[in-house]
Amino acid sequence: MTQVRITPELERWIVDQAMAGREPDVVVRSMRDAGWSEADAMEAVDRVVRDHLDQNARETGLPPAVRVPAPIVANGASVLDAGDRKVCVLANMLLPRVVLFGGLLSEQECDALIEVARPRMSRSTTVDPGNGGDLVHEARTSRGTFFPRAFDAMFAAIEARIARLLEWPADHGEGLQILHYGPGAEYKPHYDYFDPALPGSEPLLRRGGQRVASLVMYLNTPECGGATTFPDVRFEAAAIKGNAVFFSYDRPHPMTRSLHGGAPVVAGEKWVATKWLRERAHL
Ligand SMILES: O=C(O)CCC(=O)C(=O)O
Ligand SMILES: [Fe+2]
Repeated sequence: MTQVRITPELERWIVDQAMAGREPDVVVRSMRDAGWSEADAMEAVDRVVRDHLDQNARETGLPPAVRVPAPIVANGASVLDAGDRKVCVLANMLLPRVVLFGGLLSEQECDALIEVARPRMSRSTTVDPGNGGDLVHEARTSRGTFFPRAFDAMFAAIEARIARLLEWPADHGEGLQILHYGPGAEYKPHYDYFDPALPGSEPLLRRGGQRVASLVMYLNTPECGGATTFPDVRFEAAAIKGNAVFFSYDRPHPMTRSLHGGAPVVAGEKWVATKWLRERAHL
């Protein structure tokens, strides 16, 4: 793609417009009125605003923002075509970026995932900050197991559905992790991204880059408790069989407000399947 030429004056003007809170499409319209083609104007606005934010991030010591899955559509369709299944959008939030999906998995898929996972469960671990290995930690009292991508035809179909729904390639993600929480078990609030400052993150980042989003799919409905909580905004997603909570984080930083946890199961049990999305192919 040839890059459009942007003069320093135009760059300043675009930044000023953005700082004044003008929506990008309004800025693009002004540029079109001044003789720009729509495509060139969009590219120019996108590039200038992105460069400006990156520059700001560097100056303040923030890691730069990256592209994340799931397009942001305000007041869009409530039912999305995910290929082999229609999925509902139940709630949509911008900061933190959270989308609650209804009916992502069928009842049969939920039951089958639990049965495949059941004989493979072991105590869940967290990432060892020193070397990136696994660590048993009191913050995480669930049991779990990891599956490779496309473990069987059902996994492959679910992964293809997620790729279509989130508009993110299926190989830009880890295999599914299935977790089981008994009564009282929880996963204390944490971030899913790898802390770039920790030496243990390096080997994990080399394979597929950062985690940029998480999709937690509920495989059963606990009798009481077990919601996924977002303490920064006091929001909780109820665990309902077949539904899922998606959240993204465009940089490994608390400003994404993506702090979240699995609240204690008060009565009954909780099963989830978590899909972590990566920046690049995770091979
Ligand atoms: O169980 C939940 O609700 C959250 C799970 C979670 O945070 C994770 O798997 O990283
Ligand atoms: Fe998490």
